[in-house]
Amino acid sequence: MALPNIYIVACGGTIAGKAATEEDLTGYTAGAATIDEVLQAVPAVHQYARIRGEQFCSIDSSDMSEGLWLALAARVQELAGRDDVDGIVVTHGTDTMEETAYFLNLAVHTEKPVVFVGSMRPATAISADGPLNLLEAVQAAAQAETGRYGVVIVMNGTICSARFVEKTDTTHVDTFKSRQLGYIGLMQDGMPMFYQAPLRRHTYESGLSCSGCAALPTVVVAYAYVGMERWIESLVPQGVCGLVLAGFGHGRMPGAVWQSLQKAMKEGLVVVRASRTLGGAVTPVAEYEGTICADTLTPQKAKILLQLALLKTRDIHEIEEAFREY
Ligand SMILES: NC(=O)C[C@H](N)C(=O)O
Repeated sequence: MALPNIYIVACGGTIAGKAATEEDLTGYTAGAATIDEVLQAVPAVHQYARIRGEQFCSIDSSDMSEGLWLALAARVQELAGRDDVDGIVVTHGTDTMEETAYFLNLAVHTEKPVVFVGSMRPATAISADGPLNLLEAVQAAAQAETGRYGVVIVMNGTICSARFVEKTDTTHVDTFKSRQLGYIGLMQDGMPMFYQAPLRRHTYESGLSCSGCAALPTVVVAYAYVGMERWIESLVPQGVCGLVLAGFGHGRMPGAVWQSLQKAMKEGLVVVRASRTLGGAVTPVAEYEGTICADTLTPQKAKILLQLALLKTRDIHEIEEAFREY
């Protein structure tokens, strides 16, 4: 049987990182190796797929930008539409991987597998985790079934939905977790094994799009802390369409901040209440009428959903609906 065609879109990150010595696990340059160099360490990939690819960018993922997201979404959409592409693997730094993966989960419309992968140790490290992660990402992308679950991250033997995944550790390899709702599957003996499916809309069922968009609407994230009201003036800078509050507990904030946000909401600011806690949902309460609830989305993902929703509508009820659906 012919091998599936897997296309790698390489974005840099630690999986392409180089350090001076093999013991150096943190002082390295991310994105220093090309995807061809990275692939040389994983000859086994060619047993599972016909591999082609491109160097989309070579960055530490802390330099990922909204402009690159728009270009990446367009490129992945175009690749997904090709008959000679069965699945797509995106190599990416881990620091912002969950954001880029969620952005594509909403903005790329395809039933083909889109798998994100990176590593926590640079390519030059002793026991580098990149080669096995990349092999497993290709193995997952080679199975058409993977596309049913939307954009996924395959790392450290686990498969996480872009909607529910978070980076949970600064340096250790066991960093990507879906703490609240669980992994959707595991990689075992070269095959993805799936146990649950995300029910929130994604990829082929997404009604959101960034096609033809030159820039995303400006949305900021404000982190709640004791004393944040001292910076109220700078909380709502000019030209901001939306604000996501990483609130206390169930999406709360100091009274003075709420008063100032209410004024800004009257002038058109859309406010989403998320939480700085590490679990649970933010749901509607009468006290914060007029705000939108992030549900279980982290503040950084709520920002992405708000940006894509704002491209489609300014109607607060439609935006609320999006937060229930995605
Ligand atoms: N492990 C990593 O990939 C971290 C790196 N700073 C990046 O996000 O590009």
